[in-house]
Amino acid sequence: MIRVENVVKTFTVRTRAGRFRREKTEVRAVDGIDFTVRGGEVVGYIGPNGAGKSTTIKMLTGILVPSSGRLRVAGLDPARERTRLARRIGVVFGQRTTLWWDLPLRDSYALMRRMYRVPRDRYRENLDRCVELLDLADLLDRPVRQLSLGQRMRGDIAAALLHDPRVLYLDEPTIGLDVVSKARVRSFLRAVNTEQGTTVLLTTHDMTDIEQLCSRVMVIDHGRLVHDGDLRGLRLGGHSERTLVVDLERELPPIRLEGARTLRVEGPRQWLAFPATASAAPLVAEIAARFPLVDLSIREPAIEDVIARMYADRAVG
Ligand SMILES: Nc1ncnc2c1ncn2[C@@H]1O[C@H](COP(=O)(O)OP(=O)(O)OP(=O)(O)O)[C@@H](O)[C@H]1O
Repeated sequence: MIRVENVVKTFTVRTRAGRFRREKTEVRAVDGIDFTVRGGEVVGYIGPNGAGKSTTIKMLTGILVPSSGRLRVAGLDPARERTRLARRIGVVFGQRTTLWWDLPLRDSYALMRRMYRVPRDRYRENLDRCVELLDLADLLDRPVRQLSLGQRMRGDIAAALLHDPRVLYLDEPTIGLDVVSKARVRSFLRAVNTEQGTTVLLTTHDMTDIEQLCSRVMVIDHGRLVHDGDLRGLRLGGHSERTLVVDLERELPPIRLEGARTLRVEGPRQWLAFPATASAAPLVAEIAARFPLVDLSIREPAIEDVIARMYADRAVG
């Protein structure tokens, strides 16, 4: 559904060099990326600020033309066939709205139906479904400017789906939403994906979005893809660690073991970190043999910590 081959996007920026002189410098926002997304996949596209995510999405919608490389989305070349592509994709930018500010939601949707030439029955069906699942019934007659952020976002997501797009790009779809609205948006997106087979590319800084929605995650940094795989792979990669939580019969000095480091001691409980790629079995066996063990559990690294560590490592490297 999406194919990106060795795509580069550079911007020329003018910077001040001395009092009167200006110099041209080149920013490589996207620096040679390759990936393929199959129909029906939900893929997270994450990276630190300025990594090149929005630039990629803009190229995939045809708003920006790549400096070099090849792109195909739903069988089309985005930049050359932008109008045709618009009927096959839906876009939600969490920070901006695609709705008309002064019009009631209902009228924005009617205008979109005409723009995308959606058959009346299909439109009715899609709208009814969105209204039900996104709880929009009481909002349809209110102008967009009167809606809260969460209400507006739900309205925007519905707008992006009325024309049955094959691909949905979501840029921070849950930013600024409360926990209940976030949960509603996520469960709606899951339903759209499973019932309609819509392919989703999701950009977010919210790792819970990624954990709850994405089977695969791509990480971009300084314009290059640095990870493409499942979340488990991301947890295992780099220097991430798992934690062994050990309950002893009584308070003891910190446990010292090869291949683990003690993070914390609190009364009879101790926390030991060990590499996520290593097996816990030998550590557990050694603790059980040498210490008065009462209970033990293993904690996976929080995905936020893995990502934070990954970004930090790359910034230093
Ligand atoms: N129109 C432009 N002109 C010049 N430089 C640009 C332009 N658009 C983006 N850039 C630069 O390209 C790089 C990538 O920007 P991009 O907006 O794609 O990042 P991002 O990953 O979406 O970041 P964020 O998480 O902050 O939204 C940044 O260094 C940015 O300053």
